[in-house]
Amino acid sequence: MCHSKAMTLREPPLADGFPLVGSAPALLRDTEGFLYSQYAKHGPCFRVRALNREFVVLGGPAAAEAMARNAGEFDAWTMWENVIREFGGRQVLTMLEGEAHRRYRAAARAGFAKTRVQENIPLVLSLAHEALEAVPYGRSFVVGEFAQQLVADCVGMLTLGRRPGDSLRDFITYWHTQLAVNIAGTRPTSALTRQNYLEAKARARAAAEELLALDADSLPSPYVRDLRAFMRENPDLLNEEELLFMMLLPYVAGLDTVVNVLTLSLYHAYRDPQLYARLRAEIDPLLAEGLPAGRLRELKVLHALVLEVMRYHPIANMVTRHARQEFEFQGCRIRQGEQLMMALMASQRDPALFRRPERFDVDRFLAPRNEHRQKNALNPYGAGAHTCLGAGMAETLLATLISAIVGTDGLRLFPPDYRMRPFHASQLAPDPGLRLVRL
Ligand code: HEM
Repeated sequence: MCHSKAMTLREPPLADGFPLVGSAPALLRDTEGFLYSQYAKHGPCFRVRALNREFVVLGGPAAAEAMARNAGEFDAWTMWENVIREFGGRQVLTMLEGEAHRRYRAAARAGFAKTRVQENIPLVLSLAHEALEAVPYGRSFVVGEFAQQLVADCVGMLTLGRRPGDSLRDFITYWHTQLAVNIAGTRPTSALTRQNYLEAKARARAAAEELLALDADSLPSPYVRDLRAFMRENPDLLNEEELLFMMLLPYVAGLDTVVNVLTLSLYHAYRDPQLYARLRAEIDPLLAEGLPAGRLRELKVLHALVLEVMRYHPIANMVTRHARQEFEFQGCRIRQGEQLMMALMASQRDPALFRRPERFDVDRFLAPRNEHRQKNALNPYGAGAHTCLGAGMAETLLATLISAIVGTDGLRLFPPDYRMRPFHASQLAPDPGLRLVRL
């Protein structure tokens, strides 16, 4: 940094808070609401103190640009380090940068591709129908649980070539404990020594070992085969332990995220009769033809619904990074060693980008408004080198599953006037009181 520039840089302003506890109460009450308000007040860069934690928020379109430009100023290494060390490995795709990351990512790409869904729509439809048939008529069911089982079956089949079966529960115990301890910091490390955690982790690993014992060429997805080939050529980047973790990665990255978007999309579809009718009008003719992959793009209202769900209820685009060196962001000095929160979602309630942002309104993402076409206004899948590798898969899977479910007659919210409690990304799952019934 040149001397004159160093002189003009300012320190990130401090977000609203109280002495001692800082912004902790506001963050706990409503993380997203707090970030929106501080972004509106301070702009794209501000410092947050919360009890004994301190971090700098880089938010909105400027943060997306910084992520796209990042040449090593910040990375996700420390965010993932404890997770992979506890598992037994050294590193994993999500924490690498530069050339090593590019090569690793290329090896995982085909297993997470959109074409995995496009080529398997009959399979996804049959999994959805199997799940719906298991729902007894007249008895209500929890949408989140239904979605979790269905999405796990789909993600498992599409990426790994296997359904998770009983190991799904073990994976969820393993991963949600890891998230709470090592990523969100909401539980103490002692949670990782508890008997039920250790047993669940051992069973999740055993399921991954079983999968790896199969002949990779016999599996319907290229994921295991491609990663094995990558491991042979790059033992410095991927070893057997890390390969085991990579068998869990599709669920780590693709389960809670898709479950949340699916659950919230169903809630909005069933609570608004006009929206439901518009969805049925475009879904029904395509379902009658078996949902041809080439015609999914005709589901414009459905696509707008998914985008609006991710704008209105940010799911995953609030990610942690660590400053490897000092750098400048929007006139602010970011010091080496600083913990960063890349809050891409911070602009999602900005009235300069989204008209009447407090309203849930799918039409904002349809012609003529097309509010998502503004550069970096909406980045639900992240930005830069680590942008979601499964974004195409997620979109196509969501289109197929929402079509299958909404296109099934007789499903209703239960009770019909149920209003969901606000969803926060830190909750892992939407309101467990959200139920549907099949009449
Ligand atoms: C609506 C659903 C989804 C959302 C909102 C979402 C969101 C994200 C976001 C924000 C990131 C960036 C994280 C960061 O920069 O630290 C990410 C990364 C990633 N996602 Fe997704 N995701 C979704 C579904 C999926 C699915 C279905 C898969 C695969 C089965 C997947 C695989 C990945 C992988 C492998 C990465 C890491 C990429 C890398 O580090 O290079 N995601 N996702």
